[in-house]
Amino acid sequence: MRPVNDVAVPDNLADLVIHMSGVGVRRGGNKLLADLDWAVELDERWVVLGPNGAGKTTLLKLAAAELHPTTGAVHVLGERLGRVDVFELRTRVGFTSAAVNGRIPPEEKVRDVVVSAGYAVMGRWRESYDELDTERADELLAALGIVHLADRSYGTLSEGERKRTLIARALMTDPEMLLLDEPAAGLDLGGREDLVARLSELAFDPDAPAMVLVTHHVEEIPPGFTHAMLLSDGQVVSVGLMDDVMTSENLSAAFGQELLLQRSGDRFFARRR
Ligand SMILES: Nc1ncnc2c1ncn2[C@@H]1O[C@H](COP(=O)(O)OP(=O)(O)OP(=O)(O)O)[C@@H](O)[C@H]1O
Repeated sequence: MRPVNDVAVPDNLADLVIHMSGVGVRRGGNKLLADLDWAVELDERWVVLGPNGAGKTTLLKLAAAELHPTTGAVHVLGERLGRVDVFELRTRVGFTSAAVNGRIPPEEKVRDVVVSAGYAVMGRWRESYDELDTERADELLAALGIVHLADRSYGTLSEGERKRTLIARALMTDPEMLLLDEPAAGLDLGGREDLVARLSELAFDPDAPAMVLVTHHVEEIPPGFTHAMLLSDGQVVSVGLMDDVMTSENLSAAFGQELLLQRSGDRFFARRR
């Protein structure tokens, strides 16, 4: 097997939460991803950054076992896609996206949105939940700063509150990997800053699962994230440790224009030169 991220691949793929080798995805004559290599370890927190249409969501869907590659091999949590029951595998992955948001009934209570994740995973539905489950849901809602909304219906929440509810839901099943597709999209400045701070706390928590966050904006990279992949037009522009990848040169190459990347403390900012 060939090396990925310049790191020799361990013999035991179970040590890696994601491993992709020579991966390509084609749809209707379009190359959504081409010849992509990637390895994510248990304790890593990754940002996948790139312009619209770069292939970020496609990459995340592979990692969520929601899509199969056209070429190459994808291992998720040590299991090879195509040779594993994806329904079983998906129960081990926490995933938030606009699509998940669209599947939540607006009248559902916030606490139930979180608790029901566990029941959906176990393939059963109950009108009332175990006390332990509701305690756990409230703990997660508290960690995300929205436990006061537990009895509200989901449809009445602001965009930022919904995003945080979905992150709590994704964490409810104690996933081995957390995938976040543009969690800050549509948030105002305060909402974004609050979400970045919460994700940063999660990133620094040694008990938190491996994380992959997809975004268009360097300002949304939470402190504590360790690695980055820059994607453009279905191809990797740069991949590896955050500090090596996040340069003006790499960012300019990914977005196809001259950009200046700046740091202020532990945050990134970018603008056109
Ligand atoms: N089923 C499909 N058939 C053909 N083309 C597709 C299909 N699904 C996605 N694409 C195209 O593949 C490219 C990558 O899509 P993807 O959603 O992965 O990009 P993205 O980086 O997440 O974009 P955005 O930032 O705009 O959400 C886009 O140009 C998209 O139009």
